Amino acid sequence: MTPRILLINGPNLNLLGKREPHIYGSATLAEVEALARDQASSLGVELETFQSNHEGAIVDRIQGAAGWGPEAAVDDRTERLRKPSAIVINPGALTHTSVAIRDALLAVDIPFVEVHVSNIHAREPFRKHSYLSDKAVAVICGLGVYGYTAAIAFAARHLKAGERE
Ligand SMILES: O=C(O)[C@]1(O)C=C(c2cccc(Sc3ccccc3)c2)[C@@H](O)[C@H](O)C1
Repeated sequence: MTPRILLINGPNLNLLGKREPHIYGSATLAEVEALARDQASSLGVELETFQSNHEGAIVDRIQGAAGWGPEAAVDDRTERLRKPSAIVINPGALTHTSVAIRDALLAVDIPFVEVHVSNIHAREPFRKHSYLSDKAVAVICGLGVYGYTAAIAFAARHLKAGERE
């Protein structure tokens, strides 16, 4: 079955390209998602995207990836769970505050890559801490929107390597 990656973007990332282009670049979220989808497709991987400004909605979507809660990812035609094999997540500001997202990611036990458009370690002190990084398979930050394509490429290779084992 074709590996699936779930790309999650958190609060305010719907504003990508519209504000603070000097920090977050000029690409819109739609352009970023298209870039990521092209990258996934070129590697034979399916990509599902989700963006929310609400912590609980993100937790619900992560739980849904494991077939739990209101957002269970079920295939309409076959009722099979379309569970992602990996998650790529840019939690936005929730990176620095959300134990709930950390707990949800640990609960579903799906490998995840943490992505940040900016280099959070070169910014304000409060952005230097992430509640996710110590549990992430990889953390990519400061590559701009190309961090997403790097994360997809890494996740796809990680999945393919797992298939071969
Ligand atoms: O660099 C990132 O990708 C990051 O995850 C993304 C963030 C982010 C995402 C979207 C918007 C903003 S700030 C903003 C608000 C309105 C308009 C433009 C930018 C920050 C920060 O909160 C994080 O600290 C870092």
